[in-house]
Amino acid sequence: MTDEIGTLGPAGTYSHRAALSLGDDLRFYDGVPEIADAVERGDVNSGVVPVENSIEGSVNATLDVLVEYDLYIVGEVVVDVEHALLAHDDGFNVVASHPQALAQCRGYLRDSYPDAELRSVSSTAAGVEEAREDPAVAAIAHPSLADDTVRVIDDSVQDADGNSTRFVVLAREPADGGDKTSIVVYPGGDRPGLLYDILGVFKERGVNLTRIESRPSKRELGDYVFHIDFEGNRTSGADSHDEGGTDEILDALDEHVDWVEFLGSYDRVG
Ligand SMILES: O=C(O)C(=O)Cc1ccccc1
Repeated sequence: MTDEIGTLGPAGTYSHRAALSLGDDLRFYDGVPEIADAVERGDVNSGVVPVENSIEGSVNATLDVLVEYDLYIVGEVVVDVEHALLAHDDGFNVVASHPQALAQCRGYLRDSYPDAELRSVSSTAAGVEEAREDPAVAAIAHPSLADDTVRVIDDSVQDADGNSTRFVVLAREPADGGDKTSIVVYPGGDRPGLLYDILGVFKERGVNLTRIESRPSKRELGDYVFHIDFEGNRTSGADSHDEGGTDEILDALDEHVDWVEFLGSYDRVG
């Protein structure tokens, strides 16, 4: 069985930097669904994908993969993200990067390069490859990608200090446990007090939520799934069905919603 870790390529992406805290046997893919496919097929043992950023919020492609694939979160990695603007020189009129990176630098780009065309590409490092080939293109990426061809035109160009991204590690089987649990709930309709009932399950047990995010269910407008992260795991309490254990929380949520999907209990790695 392979020990390889799949992540977003080419070499030098922030996802690559996150994956290096797990190992250095890496395989690169062009996008989050491609990484999930590779994990599901068994081409790689695990996959590292970005899930949320402190400036720009959720990475929707990852939230969707968490619902659509039969995979588990087995770890998380938080990486500081400090972007540089890289180009041959200042004679560029296009800025290419991953859409999350362009969004994290939106204010800077509007103020400093209002006429530049913004081009979304599959990753920050893919943007640097374009910038290397074409002097009309600049990239937003980690400054370590500068070389003899593209230099750092400007550094720390993100719109807020303390920019960081949380990555999750995906695998075919759940981890043994960990301090945080992620689930997805699908209410299957709306009614007064629905969210109150869902949140009440956590409040009644004194369980701290660390995140709640809605995504369209893709069934119809106004129909949502909720991604919920909370402190605790399957073995909180003396056994998993003790008050506050994850299984007991999932059972209690089941009373209020159409379905609940357990995504994993895991620790921070790296
Ligand atoms: O394109 C990359 O380098 C990625 O890994 C995705 C990303 C983009 C911007 C911030 C964090 C992760």
